[in-house]
Amino acid sequence: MTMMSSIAVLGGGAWGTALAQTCARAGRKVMLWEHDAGNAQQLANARESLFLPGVKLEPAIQVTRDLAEAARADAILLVIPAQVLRAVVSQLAPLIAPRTPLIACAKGIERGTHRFMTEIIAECAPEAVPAILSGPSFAADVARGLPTAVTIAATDAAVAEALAQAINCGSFRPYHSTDVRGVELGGATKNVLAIAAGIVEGKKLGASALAAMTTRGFAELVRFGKAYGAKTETMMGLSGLGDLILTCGTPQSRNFSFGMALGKGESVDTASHGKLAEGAFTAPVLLEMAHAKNIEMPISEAVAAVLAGQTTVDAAIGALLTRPLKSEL
Ligand SMILES: NC(=O)C1=CN([C@@H]2O[C@H](COP(=O)(O)OP(=O)(O)OC[C@H]3O[C@@H](n4cnc5c(N)ncnc54)[C@H](O)[C@@H]3O)[C@@H](O)[C@H]2O)C=CC1
Ligand SMILES: O=C(CO)COP(=O)(O)O
Repeated sequence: MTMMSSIAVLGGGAWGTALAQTCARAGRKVMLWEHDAGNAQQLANARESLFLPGVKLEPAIQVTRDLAEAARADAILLVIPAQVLRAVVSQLAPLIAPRTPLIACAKGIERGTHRFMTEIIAECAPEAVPAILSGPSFAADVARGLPTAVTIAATDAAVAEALAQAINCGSFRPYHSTDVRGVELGGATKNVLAIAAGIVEGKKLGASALAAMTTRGFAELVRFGKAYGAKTETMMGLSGLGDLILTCGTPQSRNFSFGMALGKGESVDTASHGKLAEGAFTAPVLLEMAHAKNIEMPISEAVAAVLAGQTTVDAAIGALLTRPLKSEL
């Protein structure tokens, strides 16, 4: 693997900005591409993202709206919502050099197709090397340089290791892995479970209920993961259990705070307060995929039903509590 001296980050939202900062601190030349004109202007002029106010871009970050310019980087981080990944990778594909690593940083599964993030990359940019970055990491923490550990996975161990080296900046510590499916599946699933945890908090059901929800949620993540090819060790690691613990425990998570608002009685339409809650997009597709393989996921099912307006929060909680008693394992 060649030395990665330049990195492009596609998406100057909260996470893209934080990752651009990290890459700059790691000594890379960074190109930050933003599609939204207003945010691109803010990034270029005020050196700040509208999605992460108060964080000044490192001097080594160059802002661009020219995808062809970004495409010349040695590796490209895709930091845009899961449901728009296909469109962006399709535009990017003809512009990149063969074997350019494209690292998905979104946590979701594509609606309609049931495709995981790296599957979309493989379909839309067959000459690229797909990879995934995931793990417990709030953009605001990473941008402030607080200690954070994530996982980067690629099917080729040398690629995963080279990518981890390229973006390691001391406080931001990427572990490497070849379990691509395990890493991408954990991040997508935990977002749905974080909504459930937020509902528990919003309804003031107590710390015991929150621990029960998180733990039984993890059991769902593991069942889903085993059926879709994830390694158990990965699900027990940073991108699975680690990220579940993070996002099921604090309103700093947008998925958790979306659930909290639902628990407090806000409507599905307003509960996100204009912020991205990926779990809301993933919930229905997660359920379709669970049904396709007969996987029991009652918590995720309850979240999907609440979001679809098929049940109320109270009825969903009642239904979960009155399920027949069963063996824990
Ligand atoms: N914010 C965080 O702490 C973390 C977020 N993530 C994941 O990263 C992904 C992005 O999240 P954030 O950056 O936080 O979201 P955000 O809402 O802050 O930013 C979204 C970015 O995507 C861009 N975008 C939206 N629609 C687009 C389109 N059609 N074409 C091109 N670009 C488009 C926006 O302009 C913006 O740059 C999500 O999947 C999220 O789960 C992962 C780890 C941490
Ligand atoms: O994935 C995240 C932290 O690891 C960010 O969580 P939210 O998208 O719920 O804010």
